[in-house]
Amino acid sequence: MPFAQLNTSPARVPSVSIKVDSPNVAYSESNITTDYYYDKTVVSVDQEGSYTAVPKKVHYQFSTDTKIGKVGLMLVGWGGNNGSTITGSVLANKHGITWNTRRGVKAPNYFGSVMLASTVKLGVDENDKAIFVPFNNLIPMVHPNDVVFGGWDISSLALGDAMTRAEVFPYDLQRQLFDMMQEYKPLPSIYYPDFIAANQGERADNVLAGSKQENLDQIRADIRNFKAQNNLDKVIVLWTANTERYSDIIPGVNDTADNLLKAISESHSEVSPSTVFAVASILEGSPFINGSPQNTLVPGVIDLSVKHSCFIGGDDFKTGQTKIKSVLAEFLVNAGIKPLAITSYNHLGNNDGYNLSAPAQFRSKEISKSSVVDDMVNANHILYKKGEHPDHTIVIKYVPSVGDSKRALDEYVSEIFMGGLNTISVYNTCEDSLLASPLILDLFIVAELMTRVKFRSTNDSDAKIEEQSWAPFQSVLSILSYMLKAPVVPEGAPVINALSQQRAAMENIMRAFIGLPPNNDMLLEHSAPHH
Ligand SMILES: NC(=O)c1ccc[n+]([C@@H]2O[C@H](COP(=O)([O-])OP(=O)(O)OC[C@H]3O[C@@H](n4cnc5c(N)ncnc54)[C@H](O)[C@@H]3O)[C@@H](O)[C@H]2O)c1
Ligand SMILES: O=P([O-])([O-])O[C@@H]1[C@@H](O)[C@H](O)[C@@H](O)[C@H](O)[C@@H]1O
Repeated sequence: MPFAQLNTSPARVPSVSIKVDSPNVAYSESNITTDYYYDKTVVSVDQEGSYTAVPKKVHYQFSTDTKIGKVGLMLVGWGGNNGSTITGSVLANKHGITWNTRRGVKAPNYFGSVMLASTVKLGVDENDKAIFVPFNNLIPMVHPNDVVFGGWDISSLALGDAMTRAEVFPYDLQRQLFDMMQEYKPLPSIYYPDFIAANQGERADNVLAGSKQENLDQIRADIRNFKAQNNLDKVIVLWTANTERYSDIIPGVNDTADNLLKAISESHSEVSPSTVFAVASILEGSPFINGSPQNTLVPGVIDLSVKHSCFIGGDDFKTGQTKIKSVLAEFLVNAGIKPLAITSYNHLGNNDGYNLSAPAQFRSKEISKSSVVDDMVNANHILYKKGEHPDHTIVIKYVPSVGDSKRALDEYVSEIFMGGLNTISVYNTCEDSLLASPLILDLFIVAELMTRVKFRSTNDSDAKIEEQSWAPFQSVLSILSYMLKAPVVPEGAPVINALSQQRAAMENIMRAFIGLPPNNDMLLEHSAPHH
């Protein structure tokens, strides 16, 4: 029986060119500059508890450099399941590598990436029919096929061997990728045993010696060398290494940038490898993103990122069980249904699960997985009294024989109309690394875009915006929230976990960069009579 003809999806989805025809949008050889009027509603409450809502417009100007340049992505934990999987996936896409399976010939794609495999409604045609375009066509964004990969791992395995160890890809794909992947060798990394499970010690044969200051200096040199050797215009560093235990926040140690730098110079025991990587990245002007749940971004890191105007983002890729939760909880609460108990259990058999089998590392994950319903619950004071929240239980077990194929079971018990109860059970099997890897791309793509955007604004209708100075976005990139379980946001900003709101924020901010109003779902052109 001949193999089924290849159902190739192109390794690179054809892109469309978008030009906004508006007096508020100016295109130059290298920039898109827009005048944007941001609508907000300011609400006040009087003594009698009456609300007054006042619509306001805030004038912004955005300027986006459309020249992307040559970009590098350095992964911490490069030899892990996610690191080896994303590297192999990009090589397969870039080289159009197909592979045979028992279900026919498969072609590479970027499914699971919002930027690369989802669309946005650009607008409507003359008949009011919606027009959808690829998300990453809204504004120039780096494409993973053009990215230079590098990184570090405490394990010395080259990426071909790491791919074999990960057991994520089917054999026929591994076979074709192996030699290319074997060319990639992770740089030696920082290993402080106290921060990850003791069971990870058996793979730690590629570690830096020396003091924490010497480690910091070495990682900084690695970033500089990688940038120079590959003739890069910018480098982004992303942590996809093991989950660490939480660091204690200690005044005088990691509460400010200066104290943190001093603590590193003194090799303070409470400074984690991931925090050293974050500091090194910031000092080299490279955005740093934390794909794991630990509190890498201690106050000293945030302070340093602000001082250096260098982007940071985190925490913890939002991939399967938690992503579904951020949809279901929003659906239930916004439907006026009251979740009483959310019980999330999963087991998995990869090295992540092995590391998480240790209590301190599990605790980091439990924290990031538990906070995801807080915004929705706190927003509905009809269902929940102040401080009231659903029982929320997280269980993670290590079962080696299932490997990367995580099994997640969730139960949502909710109070419904007239004292009724509703139970929703979800069973979700997923190849953990195939869910997480596309998110690494989205985090990287959006962070890179933000490095090319500056803005200025004026609240006061009399002030001239031209008199305001241009500035980059806040260094803590909350626009990355959609991809993260426990979004770190600028001081004073709300944490949003509801997936639809997170996606709308990303979409509408990028629409603002090209001078388009936010998308809404009013469809007035279909419900209000035409004149
Ligand atoms: N679905 C997912 O896979 C998913 C979802 C959310 C979060 N995460 C998080 O992403 C991270 C990676 O997941 P994974 O499945 O690839 O795990 P993994 O264990 O396969 O890979 C982690 C890699 O990091 C390396 N490492 C550990 N400490 C290091 C250090 N200090 N410097 C450099 N390398 C170091 C390990 O040797 C290993 O190769 C974990 O923290 C995990 O919790 C994964
Ligand atoms: O994203 P999600 O599926 O809710 O959470 C997952 C956990 O359930 C899993 O145990 C862990 O190994 C992964 O790193 C990931 O964090």
